[in-house]
Amino acid sequence: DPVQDKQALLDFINNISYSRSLNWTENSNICTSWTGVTCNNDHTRIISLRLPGIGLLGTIPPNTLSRLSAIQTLSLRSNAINGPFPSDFSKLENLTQLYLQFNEFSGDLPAFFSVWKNLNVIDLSNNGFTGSIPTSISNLTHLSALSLANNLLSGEIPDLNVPSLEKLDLSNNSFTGSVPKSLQRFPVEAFAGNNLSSEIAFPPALPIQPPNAQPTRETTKTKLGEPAILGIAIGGCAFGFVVIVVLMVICYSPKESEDGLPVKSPKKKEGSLKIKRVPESKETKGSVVFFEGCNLVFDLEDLLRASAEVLGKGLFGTTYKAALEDGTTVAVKRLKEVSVAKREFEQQMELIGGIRHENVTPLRAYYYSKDEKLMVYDYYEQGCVSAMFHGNRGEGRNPLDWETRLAIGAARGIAHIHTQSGGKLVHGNIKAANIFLNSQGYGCVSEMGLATLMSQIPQPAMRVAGYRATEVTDSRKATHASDVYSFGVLVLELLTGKSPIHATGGEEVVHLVRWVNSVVREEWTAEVFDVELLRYPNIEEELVEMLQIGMACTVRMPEQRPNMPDVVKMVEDVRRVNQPLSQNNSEISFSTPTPVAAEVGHSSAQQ
Ligand SMILES: Nc1ncnc2c1ncn2[C@@H]1O[C@H](COP(=O)(O)OP(=O)(O)OP(=O)(O)O)[C@@H](O)[C@H]1O
Repeated sequence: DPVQDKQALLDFINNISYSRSLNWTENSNICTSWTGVTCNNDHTRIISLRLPGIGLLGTIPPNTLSRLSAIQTLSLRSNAINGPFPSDFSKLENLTQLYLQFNEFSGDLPAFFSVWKNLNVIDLSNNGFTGSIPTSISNLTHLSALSLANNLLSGEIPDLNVPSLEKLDLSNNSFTGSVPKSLQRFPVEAFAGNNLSSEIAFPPALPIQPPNAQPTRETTKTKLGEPAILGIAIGGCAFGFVVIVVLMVICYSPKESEDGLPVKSPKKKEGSLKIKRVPESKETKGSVVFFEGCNLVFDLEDLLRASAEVLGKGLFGTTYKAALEDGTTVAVKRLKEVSVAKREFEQQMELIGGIRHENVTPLRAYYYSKDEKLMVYDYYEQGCVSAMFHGNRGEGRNPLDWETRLAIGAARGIAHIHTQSGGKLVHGNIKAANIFLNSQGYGCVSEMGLATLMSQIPQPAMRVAGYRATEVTDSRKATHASDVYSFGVLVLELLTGKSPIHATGGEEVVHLVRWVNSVVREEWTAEVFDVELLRYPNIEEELVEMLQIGMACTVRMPEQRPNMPDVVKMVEDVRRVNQPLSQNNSEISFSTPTPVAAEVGHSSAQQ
């Protein structure tokens, strides 16, 4: 451990208040376990500290962070730090990136910029800095991005001759005079919202926008409605009296040319997120809320800068894969049609986010504003079980092992969910697309408890509708018993290799549960199994046991279905009894009907 750096951080954190819990304990290893801290390769110094959005409040205690003399990246974004710019930061001579935006700093900008010879990115936007821009910024020969937007800066903009500068944002201050020649290569938006003279010789091709022109909410809505746009809209967070609060709307549109991106990311990639800022009112104000145990360090700015990819659209919204700049990838679900009030939404998020179980996908953070509701999950590289299902076939796999572990995990996860909120929490949307595999290959259920937040839920696609118990006519009224039914359908899907509702060659629509029951009733049980599974020896008993579980869970009468803890025991027993599995690939034959029809006859009769 870098002992002195560790002490500097402890002195810092013990002398400032903060609201989000941090795992910084004296006995733990600072380089491997402290949130937001990165050390150099030999763990002798801290080179990066990132504490965005952890609710830091007050002034930075002097002689604390300034002792981290090897630090290169310092991010204290989106907190509520106030007071003047810390003068002792002049000792941080190795700084390359400084992010202090969305705080409540006030007073003059430091005059000592020249000490940071390697400084590449400065973002001091959205604070309350006053005074003028120090000319020492001109000495920063590596500077590529500078944002001082949304402050109270005034005076003339100095002729900053910094050829390396690629991104500049000085908008929404009180600068006067004209834009100096050296900066006229930047778009007009970089200077919008100031009192600058209008005789600026911007290249004629640039769209001239009147100062203070901000997109209206109507504009935003129209844009989001356009088919070309794939976007996440995120409201900005800010604290304190400096009323420079933004709602950030991220849009991706290849045709769009406006870009509110303040700094960093000088190179635009296809598919990267673009940010639009619109003034935020009390109503639209929102902030990212993180849950305990979240070791991810990101804030809105990170999300906004992330390159995003649409993973798919579901009943409750669209899910994006967002690659953050620090290499972390998260899945961001943008909810639509949320009808409940903020308080109720937050309560449900707190309930869901508080669940920590190895078979339940953890909700890492959420965001609520009037216009946008987002949920942030870990990203599963392998995709959901539904996507994996076909990829997992063929030679060389352990027959049924995959299916069984998946089912055991999913059952345990659902059973755990059913114990939450005094036994009132229901998953409500069990299906293969909402199940992932955890690191041990066991099922992990995701996206619980969303239906109750929605004003209306569109009819599920036919394929998905087959998971829904017949007694559930409104998805918002799902029950423990209907979760059991959906789980049963999942089991049948795994065993048969068929979708819950599918069309046959003759385009006849087949309901999986009914089909399985009819085949079993006709004593052709072997016919239901996926031919892929039938290639393996010695698993028929296990297959049949699993089939019985699937059928028991999907009986028509909800009160006759087993409860989830019982289902867990049943699925676990299948594996226990039949261990170990043979890896032999010889053919097996079900030439005669198995006794399963008699054993499960009771269930099938009800379908
Ligand atoms: N955390 C995640 N990691 C990786 N892929 C994910 C993650 N969350 C969702 N996906 C995938 O993104 C796609 C879209 O997911 P989404 O949840 O929006 O829709 P859905 O699951 O099909 O429907 P619903 O809204 O009813 O849950 C699905 O293929 C899903 O498996």
